[in-house]
Amino acid sequence: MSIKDPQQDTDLIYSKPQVKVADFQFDAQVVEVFPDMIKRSVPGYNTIIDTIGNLAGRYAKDNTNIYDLGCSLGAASLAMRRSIQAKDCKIIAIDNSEDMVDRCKIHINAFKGDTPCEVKLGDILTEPMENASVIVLNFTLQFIAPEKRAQLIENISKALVPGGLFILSEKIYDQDPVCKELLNELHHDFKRANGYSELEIAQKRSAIENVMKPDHLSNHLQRLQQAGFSHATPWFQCFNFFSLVAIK
Ligand SMILES: Nc1ncnc2c1ncn2[C@@H]1O[C@H](C[S@+](CC[C@H]([NH3+])C(=O)[O-])CC(=O)[O-])[C@@H](O)[C@H]1O
Ligand SMILES: O=C(O)C(=O)Cc1ccccc1
Repeated sequence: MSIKDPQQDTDLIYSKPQVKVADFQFDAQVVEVFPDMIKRSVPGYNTIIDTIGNLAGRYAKDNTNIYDLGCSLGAASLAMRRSIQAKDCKIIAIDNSEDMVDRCKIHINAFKGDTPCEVKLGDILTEPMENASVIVLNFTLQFIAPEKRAQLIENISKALVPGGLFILSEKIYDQDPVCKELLNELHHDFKRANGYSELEIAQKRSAIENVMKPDHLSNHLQRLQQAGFSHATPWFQCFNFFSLVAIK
């Protein structure tokens, strides 16, 4: 007999009507349901996590650091730790939500791995980064103030060793309003198919509109070029969610 409440880990945060929907925060309530929320909200999330693991296995170099910026519960760090064969690497997973970091430490410590992983409470805009062969920004840049994004990408570029890899995943907007609307509709259909109601979709949208500001794909590519990346290519897109790799 199972003693686990099957609803316990299900994202029901926006299932009841709220008089005023507060801005979205990565707090204790979100931590409880985060794996369910992200899987049901972000198309391709599991594929992206698996591919981050694969890429880290290919690009991690001996005696370097691997950064997971805005690590949430550590899914990308765990995938990377499973596949890294390089010697004397260290994974540094950073998040500025105390609730996320506390739970992330539990997740990371629940599995064994040869590569050490430090989980740090910190702001990725000010945490120092150096000697990195892989840096991951998996759906985090969209929560950073737009005017601070270029500096962060430049810091990432500077922290990478030559040939180092940057993985950036984001929600994006299409520049063509008709295409933007279509991708948005397809994303909402994805959420409906995953059991979210119209109310949940609408309330979540108002909760994130002030805190999550996606860019156009061209903004991302331009920033990377400006920051000195020699190569960059999107490797994944499903509706308005995409992931790219850039090589220093
Ligand atoms: N300035 C900041 N400094 C540090 N962390 C920050 C900052 N701003 C936001 N965060 C953190 O960035 C994370 C974004 S979630 C990333 C998913 C994860 N990467 C995953 O692969 O599962 C994306 C999503 O939920 O859509 C949250 O945990 C924030 O606390
Ligand atoms: O839920 C959404 O509509 C999103 O766009 C993605 C998302 C996923 C998890 C937290 C915040 C936003």
